[in-house]
Amino acid sequence: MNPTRIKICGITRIDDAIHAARCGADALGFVFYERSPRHVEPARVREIVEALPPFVTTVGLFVNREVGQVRQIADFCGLDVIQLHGDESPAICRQLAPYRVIKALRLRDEKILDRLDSYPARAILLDAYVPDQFGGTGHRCDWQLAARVAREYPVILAGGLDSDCVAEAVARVRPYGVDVSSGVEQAPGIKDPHKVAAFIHKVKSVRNCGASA
Ligand SMILES: O=C(O)c1ccccc1N[C@@H]1O[C@H](COP(=O)(O)O)[C@@H](O)[C@H]1O
Repeated sequence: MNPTRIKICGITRIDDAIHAARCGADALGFVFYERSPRHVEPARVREIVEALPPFVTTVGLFVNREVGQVRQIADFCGLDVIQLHGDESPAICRQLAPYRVIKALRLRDEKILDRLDSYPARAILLDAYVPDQFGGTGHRCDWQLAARVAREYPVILAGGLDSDCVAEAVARVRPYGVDVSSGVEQAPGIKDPHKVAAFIHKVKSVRNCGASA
């Protein structure tokens, strides 16, 4: 049985990053999408990354950015993984090699099952479908459909998770990992230390027999 990996996204402050790492987060996410209330400048992210312990994975979240800009920011900040949360094609994912890519897809209906094979991504992140929004909405996705996807692919479950619902979500979907942003905040971009601790504790206390390495 593998543990469910935990990513805390929308980090903008060193203290929030250190606290999440101490609580046991496997990965921290930084939003480079300028329209997000969690948007953070590369110079700040570099400072945060430099302050982190060595075994915490750092993830840059981008929405429809040009590949060269993604690479430049990721190199500058010292990021480990790229999360593409817009309409990026499979070809764009490939162009980012050797960076490991997480492709986020908004789960609207079963048609998603036909698209999955084309993505050369290390994992598929499933988020809620909300018209005209790319993510960070606090809305849940269809866990039943997500569970079907998770039987075939490494899935990172996202969308409206918090400490109240995450144990049930993991038990039902059996994802490789979970990702949370708004559900552990005091305000957009500002994490609530108690919510972060409670979320991580809940994930670590639930059995996930389906999670693959
Ligand atoms: O956090 C944002 O502002 C954001 C903006 C644009 C695309 C994705 C964004 N966040 C990601 O959305 C999902 C779900 O977030 P939530 O937990 O429902 O708030 C998650 O992967 C965030 O990293």
